[in-house]
Amino acid sequence: MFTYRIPTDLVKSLGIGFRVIVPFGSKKIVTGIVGKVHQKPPTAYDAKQILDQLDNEAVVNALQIKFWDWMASYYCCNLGEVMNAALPSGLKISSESKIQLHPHFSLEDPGLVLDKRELVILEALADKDELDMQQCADLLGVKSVHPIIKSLVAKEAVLLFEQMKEKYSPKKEVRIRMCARFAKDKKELEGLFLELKSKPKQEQVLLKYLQEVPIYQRPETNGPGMQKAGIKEAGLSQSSLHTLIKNGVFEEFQVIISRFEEISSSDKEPVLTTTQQEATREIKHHFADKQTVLLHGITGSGKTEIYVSLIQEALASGSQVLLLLPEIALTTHMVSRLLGVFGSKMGVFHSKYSDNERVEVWQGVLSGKYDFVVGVRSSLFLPFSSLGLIIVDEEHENSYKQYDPAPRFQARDSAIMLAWLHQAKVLLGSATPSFESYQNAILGKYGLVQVQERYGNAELPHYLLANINEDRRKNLLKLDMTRLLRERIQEALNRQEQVLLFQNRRGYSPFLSCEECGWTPSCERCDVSLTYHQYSEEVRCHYCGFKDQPPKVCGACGHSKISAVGLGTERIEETIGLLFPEARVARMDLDTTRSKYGYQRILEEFAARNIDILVGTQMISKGLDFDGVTVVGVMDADRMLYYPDFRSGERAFQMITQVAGRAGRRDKPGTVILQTRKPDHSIFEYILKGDYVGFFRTEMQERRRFFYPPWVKNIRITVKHKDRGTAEQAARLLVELLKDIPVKKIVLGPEKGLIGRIKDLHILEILVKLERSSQKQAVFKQALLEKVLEVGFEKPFRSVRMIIDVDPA
Ligand SMILES: Nc1ncnc2c1ncn2[C@@H]1O[C@H](COP(=O)(O)OP(=O)(O)OP(=O)(O)O)[C@@H](O)[C@H]1O
Ligand SMILES: [Zn+2]
Repeated sequence: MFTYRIPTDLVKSLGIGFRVIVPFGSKKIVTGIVGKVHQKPPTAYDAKQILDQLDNEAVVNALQIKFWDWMASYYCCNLGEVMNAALPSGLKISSESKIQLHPHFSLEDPGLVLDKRELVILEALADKDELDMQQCADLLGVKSVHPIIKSLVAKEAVLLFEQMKEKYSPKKEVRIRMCARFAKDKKELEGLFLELKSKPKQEQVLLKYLQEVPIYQRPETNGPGMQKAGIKEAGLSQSSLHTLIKNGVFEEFQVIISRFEEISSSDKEPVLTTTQQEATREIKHHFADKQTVLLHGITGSGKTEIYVSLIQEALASGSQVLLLLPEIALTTHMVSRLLGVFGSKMGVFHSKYSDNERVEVWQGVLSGKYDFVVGVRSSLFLPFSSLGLIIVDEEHENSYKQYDPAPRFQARDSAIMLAWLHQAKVLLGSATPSFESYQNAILGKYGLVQVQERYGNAELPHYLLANINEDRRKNLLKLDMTRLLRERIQEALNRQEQVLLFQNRRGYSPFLSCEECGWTPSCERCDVSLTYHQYSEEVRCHYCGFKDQPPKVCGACGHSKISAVGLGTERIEETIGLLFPEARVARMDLDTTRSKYGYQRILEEFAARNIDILVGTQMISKGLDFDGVTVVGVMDADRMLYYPDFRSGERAFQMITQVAGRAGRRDKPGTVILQTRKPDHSIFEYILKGDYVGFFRTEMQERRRFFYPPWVKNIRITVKHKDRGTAEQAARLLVELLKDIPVKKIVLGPEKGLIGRIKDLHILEILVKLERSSQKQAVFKQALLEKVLEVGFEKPFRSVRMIIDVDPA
């Protein structure tokens, strides 16, 4: 947060939430938001002047600023970082900005008044496509171009963007309308009909047009006309249409349409089952005296329908609604179901959207076009003014936590804060709630509503354990598949049902290893072994993106037999091809879904039954709802259990239950085969019985004993430096300073991070455990920030990075 002087000419017009352009550093200009107007000059520096104001109204409302403030202080970051995450860059002008012509812009627009300099820019844009700030300055021979750019933006003549991917490429639609000669004169039109008597195909086109566009009753409808494709869709002759266009009856034109298709809501009102009705009633009952309710509904219980009815009710009462979904769930059937009900009233805020698409949703919320938004965690930052309900679906998902960059916020927790600011309600939904939320429910902080029944009498799948070691001993293991799993897959294929195979590791195999000495190729910049990707014939570092050709000989002993060890999705896909040559196999992981619609395409193919077996990472564990899946195989259930993290049990339970929940969602029962080397592990008892509560209780006892969340609050401080010794010294100094803070706590570390080095930076971690009192936490965080600064001031530690992560995932 920085203080600037308000120039006298802006004193009257400027207010909180307005965007301003300010100098920053020696040469840069950036966009800022007015957070506070006060009289206190800063002591550490001379306040510079605000250069200009960008809007005549606030783009950010007071509630948003309060929310940002809370986020900055809770997650120990600065307000600027929150603002950067919150504002789409299309709303910011900085020295890095570029401009392009606004797609709606036309020089012929009679209402447009342009000055000379503006014209220069627009003409340059007509043949250059884009200009950066420096180019604009050169063209005009002036130093500061922002007033001109600002005016052009205000006149909707240009658009701002920062990176190529954000450049706005408008979606166009071809339409037709009747030429004025016929549209304005009934006589001419009657004449036309007579003429077309002998040309029935053309006549049909004309009739279709008049049916769609009733120009007799409402002449104004001819302006927008109809979609050209509508003629073809009606089964009418394209060539007749073209003849009519050639003969001057119709004209063709293009319009820019919103990139969010105008989907009209079908009138599919949810008809809740008795169980769902009961759950809805209970939720509302709890809302009477609790802000937050946890809906614990098993997989396939129809949580979506419950959401729909609550959303409708909230919207009807005039408030705004936000539904948060984990990243990947945004393209599933759930969104299409919601679009079916809410149509174009609903905004979708996708993380793969370009910045300009985000601006469109932002503006839609401001203008009241979207009272209801479905979106990923960053949709919390949209300019809502009167939220009544926030729903967090799959609330246990750890992708709700942002790792990098700051603000490192947990969207579920932040949603609860946002709702509190709006005096809104929060519904958390999950089949496998996070322990945090479940504990809050048990303690009575949240209302708790359970749905234990699948929709439509579908049953929960049946689990079977397949013992990998035993099969190996008996020589029954084929290419990492137990006999049980192979048989069940074969049976499903015979019945023409579908199979999901889950392995939470992409690539071909985790690593290559020398058969002689055990050497494995590792990343030069990170302390991790490289993952082998067979398809692209390379080894890759999943931490820094480093790629290389697979080594031909061992880097240690020179031996030339190097083999792939372990299982990745790519290798499983290959195995399936060998074992079930007749089956149609596809793979869904980060590597096959990088493109914007990659994920959706695979799901569509799967839904259309063009895929028999889908192999995938956790991407296949969420929200998928297909009738054909009767067998789910978990290739290596142990892998998740032995991850060195106190949450590994909770995660494994969630992941297995969720992926299992994709099976048997209709009339055909489902089977889940868990391949394991440790069939006696206690977690399987709970999973097999679907006993979430039992598992929760045992795990929570353990966590209490070892002071783990949710009994305590964790803050992790990561210290990074390219020199290991420097990182260590800085971390040790910080630990000493932290011990002085007069708040009860446990400080652990510094310890080498789980991965000791990433991108040439050595990583040390300090873990602080605090009591759950929010007041004490606030005191500690304040002091922590000061101590971090203190360490950073020490000369040898100037270039040490210290990253604070509150409630790390
Ligand atoms: N009242 C209802 N009327 C018609 N169909 C319903 C109803 N309730 C649920 N369904 C259908 O049952 C299926 C499961 O519902 P849904 O996907 O909402 O479950 P869920 O609780 O979100 O499950 P999961 O946690 O596994 O994602 C969907 O195909 C849904 O359309
Ligand atoms: Zn690396």
